[in-house]
Amino acid sequence: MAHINQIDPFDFVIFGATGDLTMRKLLPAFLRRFHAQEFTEEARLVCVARTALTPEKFRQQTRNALKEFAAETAKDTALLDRFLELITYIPLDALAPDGDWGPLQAELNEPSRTRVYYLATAPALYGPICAALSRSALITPQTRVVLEKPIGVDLKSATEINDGVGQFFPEDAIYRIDHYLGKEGVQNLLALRFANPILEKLWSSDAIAHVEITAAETVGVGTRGSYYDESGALRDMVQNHLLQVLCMLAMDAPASLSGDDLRNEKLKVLNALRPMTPDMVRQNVIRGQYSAGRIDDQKVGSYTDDLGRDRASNTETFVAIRTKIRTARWGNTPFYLRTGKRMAAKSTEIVLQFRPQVWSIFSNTPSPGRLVIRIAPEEGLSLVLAAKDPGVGGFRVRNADLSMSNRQQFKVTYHDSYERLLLDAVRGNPALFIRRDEVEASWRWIEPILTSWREAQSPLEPYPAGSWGPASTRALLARDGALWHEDMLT
Ligand SMILES: NC(=O)C1=CN([C@@H]2O[C@H](COP(=O)(O)OP(=O)(O)OC[C@H]3O[C@@H](n4cnc5c(N)ncnc54)[C@H](OP(=O)(O)O)[C@@H]3O)[C@@H](O)[C@H]2O)C=CC1
Ligand SMILES: O=C1O[C@H](COP(=O)(O)O)[C@@H](O)[C@H](O)[C@H]1O
Repeated sequence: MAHINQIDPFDFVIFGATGDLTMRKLLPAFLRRFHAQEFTEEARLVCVARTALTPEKFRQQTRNALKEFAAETAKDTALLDRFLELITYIPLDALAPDGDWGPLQAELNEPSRTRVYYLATAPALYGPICAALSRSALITPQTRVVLEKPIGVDLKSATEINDGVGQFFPEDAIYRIDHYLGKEGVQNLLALRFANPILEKLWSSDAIAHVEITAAETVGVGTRGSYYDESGALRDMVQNHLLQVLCMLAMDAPASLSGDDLRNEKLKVLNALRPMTPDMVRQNVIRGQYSAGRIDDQKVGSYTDDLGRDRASNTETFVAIRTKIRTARWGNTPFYLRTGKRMAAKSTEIVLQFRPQVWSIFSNTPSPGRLVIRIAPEEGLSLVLAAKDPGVGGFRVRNADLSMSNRQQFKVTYHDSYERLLLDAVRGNPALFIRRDEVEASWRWIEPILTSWREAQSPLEPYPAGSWGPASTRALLARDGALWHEDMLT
């Protein structure tokens, strides 16, 4: 069991408290950390949204949400009651010129405490909320602000959001959240690489033929269709989560785990990504959209069906990209990024495919081996090696698998990546949050893809729900003589 340092009393203010994210992720994560005694009854959770609710009514809604989204912890009703006591609710339209910030000022009456504002609203509100906090003298030297994704839809809008918030908060008080960095499996990349010299020695183009980073989901767009249809898979998943995973995987060793050392190294990876020209986009990027199909033997509709409209959409629900990192370590290794909704399986994983032997003394040649780092649905590792095929009367080699499941090995499960990130923001540890220059470097790399798609009117390739994406996705690897992981298994 991990040792937990209890945090000093703090004030955590959530703007957007009646929303989906707060109810489904943030408050459940706080309940679990309260259960783990990471903080005490002296902490305060101040919840803000426009809807006119009494604190009692809001607590009732929260109780219902916790029973649904943190059922295993919420069944301890004494604990749940004590947790709900930490919560208060303030109705406030953060954009209204005549909005009354007095109740929030009255609530936040201990300026020496650590104070965190978590902006779980549409990003257009980030600048105005920070301006209003400043006008209302609610920003103390101990205050931090957490920004949810998306930070913009392109470089210009990201810069505007960053400027808007940056007028009122110094960069070291701005915590841009990317929940993939809160995942144990993603953080484990640091341990795996920098605590195991045996692996770090292999971590380059010398030994690694290609790298796959996959975030496949079986779910469709659900209730978030109006957001998603404006966003698409490239902005929703690649610009942030997949590029962050790529950075953690490909960066050089940081001097320490401090926020800036880590983020300086990640930034170098983003800046070293081969820029995309329109021709390269045509050859190296696939955009798809799911049509009707079957998942787990259930019929599911197309993306248009899920949006509930009759007119077709031009938004991609799948993207696959082949790219290179222009560094001495990685220059000769293609990196394939892939994400999509309504795919064959929920699977977030990284595959490092090792290079083949230059000469073999055996009569048969199994696959050259690979390291698979599983992030979801279960965290774990699997190292595929060659071994003697047991038996007499000949000598053949075949692949064998060394596997580790985190759950079995460590006997502990963290339910959600928000658990770590929320409390890191309170502790003032920015290492797992995104710095402004990283966001902007990501957009700088993504934007030519978006522009090229728009200008060349790149077609959307359909893929049946329940598949691994459009047929051309295989060809992306075949060009390098490679196969996606699932094709190696069949
Ligand atoms: N939901 C998710 O899974 C994820 C969400 N995000 C991001 O988190 C943010 C919130 O998402 P989500 O919870 O889904 O959105 P919702 O639309 O469910 O919630 C938005 C919240 O903002 C509040 N709000 C809107 N306008 C104002 C205002 N003028 N003043 C005060 N409060 C206001 C709404 O409450 P009311 O109407 O009562 O004012 C509501 O509580 C978005 O930026 C989203 O992109 C990121 C990753 C995942
Ligand atoms: O940020 C987002 O992530 C989820 C996928 O997260 P995961 O932790 O389940 O892998 C995705 O469904 C959503 O569209 C996106 O906004």
